Amino acid sequence: MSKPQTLIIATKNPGKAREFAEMFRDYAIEIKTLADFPDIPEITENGITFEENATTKATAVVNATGLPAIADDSGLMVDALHGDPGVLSARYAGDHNDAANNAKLLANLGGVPEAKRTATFHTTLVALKPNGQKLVVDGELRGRILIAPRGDNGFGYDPLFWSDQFQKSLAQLTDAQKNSISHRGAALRQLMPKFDEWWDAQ
Ligand SMILES: O=P(O)(O)OP(=O)(O)OP(=O)(O)OC[C@H]1O[C@@H](n2cnc3c(O)ncnc32)[C@H](O)[C@@H]1O
Ligand SMILES: [Mg+2]
Repeated sequence: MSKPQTLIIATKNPGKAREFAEMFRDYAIEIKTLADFPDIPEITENGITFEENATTKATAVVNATGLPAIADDSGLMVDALHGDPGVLSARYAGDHNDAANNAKLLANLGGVPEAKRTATFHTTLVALKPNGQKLVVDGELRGRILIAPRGDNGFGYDPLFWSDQFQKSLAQLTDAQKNSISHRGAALRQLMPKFDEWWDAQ
């Protein structure tokens, strides 16, 4: 049996889409995203867990297209903020605006010393086929929140997230470097060994 010809990454976030494309580069799979399906209506992410939201996104896309899809729901959990912004990371400052979200995060961490600025990036991926078969995997990355942004790559909170391993912010890494340590990369590495069996199963 062959791999899927077309797999939809159920995201509107071009930064995520680029990271998925890099991870699937050596696979004989055509990768599409929601940008290729402008008629699919806005998907409401009102779940209280990452898995709920990822399932909502994957289900909406599979139902609309009849094609297999992978959805990513992810977020940043800051220890000093009791896990905020968490599942609400995209809309922390109201609407989906990276600069405003980062400004709010810095303000809420005002006065918190470096050693206490620890945080976790989390991703839950849901892979769903039209026949209902579903895979769920997670990935996480630990790091620290900087006191000012550094770097121009990536998206979201990347300029504020310090990697001890690279001694750089995630926004100072290439896509390949970020994927090698990131929550999304870790989740994809969990997914890949199960991927062929998931596709081939009837
Ligand atoms: O729902 P889709 O369309 O996939 O795109 P999104 O940007 O809305 O994504 P989420 O709903 O999963 O929200 C997660 C938010 O968490 C942040 N985030 C997630 N992964 C990140 C990463 O790798 N680097 C920086 N910020 C990230 C970023 O602000 C995202 O907007
Ligand atoms: Mg979203």
